[in-house]
Amino acid sequence: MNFSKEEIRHSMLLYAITDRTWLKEGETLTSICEDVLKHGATFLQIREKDLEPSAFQKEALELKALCAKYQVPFVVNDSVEIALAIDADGVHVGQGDIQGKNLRALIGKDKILGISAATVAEAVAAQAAGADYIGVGAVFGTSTKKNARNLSVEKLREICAAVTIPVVAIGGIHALNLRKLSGSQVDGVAVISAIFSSDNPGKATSDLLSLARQLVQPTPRLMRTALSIAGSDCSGGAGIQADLKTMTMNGVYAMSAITALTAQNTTKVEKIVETSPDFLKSQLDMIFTDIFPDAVKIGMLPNARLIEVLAERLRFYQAKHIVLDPVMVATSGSILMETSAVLTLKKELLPLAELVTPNIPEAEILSERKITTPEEIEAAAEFIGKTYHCAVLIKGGHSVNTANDLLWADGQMEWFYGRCIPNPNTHGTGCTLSSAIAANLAKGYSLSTSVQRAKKYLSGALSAMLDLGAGSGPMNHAFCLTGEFS
Ligand SMILES: Cc1ncc(COP(=O)(O)OP(=O)(O)O)c(N)n1
Ligand SMILES: Cc1ncsc1CCOP(=O)(O)O
Ligand SMILES: [Mg+2]
Repeated sequence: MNFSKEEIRHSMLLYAITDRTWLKEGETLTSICEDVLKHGATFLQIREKDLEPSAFQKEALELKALCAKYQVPFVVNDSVEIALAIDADGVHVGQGDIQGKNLRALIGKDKILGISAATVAEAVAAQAAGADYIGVGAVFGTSTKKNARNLSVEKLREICAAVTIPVVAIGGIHALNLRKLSGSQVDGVAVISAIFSSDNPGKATSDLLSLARQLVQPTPRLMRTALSIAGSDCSGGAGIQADLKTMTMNGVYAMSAITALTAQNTTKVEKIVETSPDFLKSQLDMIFTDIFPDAVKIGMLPNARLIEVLAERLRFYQAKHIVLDPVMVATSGSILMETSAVLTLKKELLPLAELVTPNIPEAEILSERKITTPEEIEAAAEFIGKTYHCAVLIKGGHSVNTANDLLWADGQMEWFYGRCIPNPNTHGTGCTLSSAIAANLAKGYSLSTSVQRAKKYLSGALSAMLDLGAGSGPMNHAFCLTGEFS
């Protein structure tokens, strides 16, 4: 797998390093690592000091497949040969391993290169040598690595300030001392014994992950912002409410401009009160003249007057990263947009969008054709993209295919294959996906990566199997929050 620089930085958050010496009778490294990845580890390194090369390589191959399943980067410690032989995502090496070698040239530009550093000079040299990140430690006393060099949290802070590549702290880090790293500006923590020596590696992982999240908070200056322009769903599963939850969980500051109030629940939409065009304009003016959004998600737009005002304001403010979810019909079958408004939507809004995210019925309306096969999905996406000069994500989940989505952007097609999650509670999935894409665009990810990350978030929210209401219920947007604060 290829990871962008931004993804590598985020993947530092909870970096797990294997240690087979803690395995108990009957346990395998692969099964423990699966538990660790399931509970949210964001990076995995295989570290084998005593295994002979063929067993090391075999184990590495298994862990590589596991990491691919969880879309988590996987690197091999020390052995460039094994990393290349199994086509791992990269390699992690220490100061002793890099002397006189051009590792970047050896592994190629696409592989992740991690280098250990314990001084500012080593860190700066590692960055110059093409490292994608540095591992800095030991920040606390550790019995896992004999003769580890110790450094203070103050030295760690100096190293973080001296380089622009991500920094992960390592050495003796566990749940009770992790907070001592606050203020150091690290991008994450790397741990061995705090996870692998635990009686419950999965729980240790989720506990460390929530502590790491508190440690590695984006500074206010770096907080990106996103705006949802959509209808209110009083039952909280779709519309503005789903969008705000999604954007917040995807790490951006969320704002809203409401186009309609709906009285609805999981079974039906009972009443709709449309916002006046003038009031929509005021909301947009208040937002754009104060906290300019880094991305905009557009959902329910009940009539042509609202679409015209919105298009005019978006042009006026030169809004960036516009993701348009062309909401026409609710999951329950209720009409959410006047038929006459579809023409205005096509003429005024589609050309402003960076991405439009129709489901199959909506794609049929936008492409003026029936869609019954994957080839017809591709043809419809190409038609919409070329006609309206925007990228198109046609979502599966309907009869034509399952959880597979097609992205058409700049003439290129990319299929995203999703796991089918047997959860009948799908209220708000479209709102959630488009908001997650907008949030990730706001954070600077590419369109393709934003779609991939948004699909991963949606899968997590669906997999939490929340079951509320008598109809098609909402998802658990906060599936990755423990609700524990200290
Ligand atoms: C993320 C990370 N940081 C540092 C190290 C230590 O690497 P090294 O100094 O080569 O020591 P060994 O792990 O090989 O004993 C690491 N492995 N990972
Ligand atoms: C590999 C390594 N490099 C510096 S300290 C260390 C050991 C980290 O292990 P633990 O998390 O168990 O202290
Ligand atoms: Mg090493």
